[in-house]
Amino acid sequence: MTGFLDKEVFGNYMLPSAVLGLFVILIWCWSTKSTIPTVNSYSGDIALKKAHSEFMTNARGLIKEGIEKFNGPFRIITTLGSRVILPASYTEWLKNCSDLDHQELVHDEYFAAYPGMEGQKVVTDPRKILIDVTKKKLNQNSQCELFSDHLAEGLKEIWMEDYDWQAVDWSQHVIRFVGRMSASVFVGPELARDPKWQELIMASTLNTFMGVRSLRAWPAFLRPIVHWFLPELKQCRKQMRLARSMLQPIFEQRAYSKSTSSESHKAEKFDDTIQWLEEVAAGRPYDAAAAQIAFAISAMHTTSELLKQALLDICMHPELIPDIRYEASKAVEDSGWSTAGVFKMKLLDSVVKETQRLKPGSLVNLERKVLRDVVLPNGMTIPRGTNIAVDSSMMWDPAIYPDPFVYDGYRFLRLRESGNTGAALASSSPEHIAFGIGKPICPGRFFASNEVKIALAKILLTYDVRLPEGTKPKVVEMGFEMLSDLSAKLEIRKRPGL
Ligand code: HEM
Repeated sequence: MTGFLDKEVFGNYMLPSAVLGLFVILIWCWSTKSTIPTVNSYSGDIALKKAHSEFMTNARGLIKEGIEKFNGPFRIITTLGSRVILPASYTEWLKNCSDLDHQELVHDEYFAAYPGMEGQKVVTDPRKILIDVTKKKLNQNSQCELFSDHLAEGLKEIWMEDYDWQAVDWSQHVIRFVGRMSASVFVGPELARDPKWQELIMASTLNTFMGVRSLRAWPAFLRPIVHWFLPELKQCRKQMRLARSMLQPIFEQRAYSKSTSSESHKAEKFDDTIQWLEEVAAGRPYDAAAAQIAFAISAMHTTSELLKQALLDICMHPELIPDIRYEASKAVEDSGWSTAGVFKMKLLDSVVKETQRLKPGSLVNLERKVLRDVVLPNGMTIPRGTNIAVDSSMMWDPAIYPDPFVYDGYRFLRLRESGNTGAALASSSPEHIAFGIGKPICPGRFFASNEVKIALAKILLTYDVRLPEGTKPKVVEMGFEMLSDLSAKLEIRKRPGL
């Protein structure tokens, strides 16, 4: 009897309700999806081969087409699924919208849940231990001195002291310089000088980015299996193990020193992120070795890309060099290699910001995951779970920056002198979003700005630098990524009289 009733109830009520429900969901999905048009959707392109190929080779063209055609938000099919691109004018709205999250997007798109990617797991940890350390501790005078000392050692070792012109592999060397300077603050001077550690952080940063790229090339449903076999991911896991084995003795030695310290014999105090992570964590468990990989992957690629392109731009505009040298030598003479000294290098600040304007890391920025359905200023709804980003083209808008594609090293210096507070390198504004904006604005921007400026000042004060004759470095675009010339070379010589 009960079974019969169940069947009757099912047939008469539940089945039609389920069908109706499904119909409503389909209509809803169709309507929400269809309100945001897609730029690179082509008839017959069922496997999305053409869409992906267009995205990888012509993302700039797709963004331009989307803006011109739709005059509002649009979708681009990327190798990571579809991404809603908001016009630059939506930056303020995005900055103030609390239903968007950066960490969740990074967690998914940089595969933080996969073994070997524990660094990303630390960066996206909702407790924000690493982010708090970066915000609160990474901007001290002593760090400028460390940058200066460690770069001086690196230059002596890698570029040597030849007074004759010699060719150097800038693409490779810049990573070594940045690795060394950053590590002096992340893990302390001793490990920063260890060639094995230097090698490890360079290789693990590279493998992490390559691993992310190669995983993205696989369909989502296969990634949980293929990651075990991809060479880059295998390397990431191996390098994570190596990092743990190299750091463990240091952790143990510090813990021992702390446990045996007494009133008369204080434990040694360290000024590095190993120490600060412990202070900020305040007893909460965290993965201290993965945090070091996290610092390396947050800092290395971004900072070396900026330093690399900035010096290439200066070499393409050598008329700037005497003024930069004059300003830097005066700043160091007055204030030493300190935050005050770096602050005084305002032309250099402007030069680097101009580089970053013309070549930010990406054609889009402010990447966020939508946590709850949100209504855009134009009335469109973006469903929960959608990944969005803002088009970076405000950086090349002639209404904001006259002659936007002309490199002008003095541009931001003039703006700064006219009272524009957003014109300093480490500042962010809706007109220049290379360090992001809003809650997840890059917490490492002061650290990175100091590091890049110190490196440029020191290089230009110590060496003559030029491009090899007949070469003109080219920015490479791959999907949304903007990369400086992959094989950029320089010619250098120690400055006479030094
Ligand atoms: C030139 C160098 C750098 C550039 C261009 C850069 C750029 C960015 C950008 C665009 C974001 C996302 C912001 C947003 O979406 O609003 C970000 C976030 C972040 N950056 Fe940087 N960054 C640089 C250097 C660094 C350094 C040196 C560190 C650490 C020492 C660092 C740590 C982080 C962290 C932890 C986040 C995540 C913040 C969060 O989720 O709340 N970055 N960075």
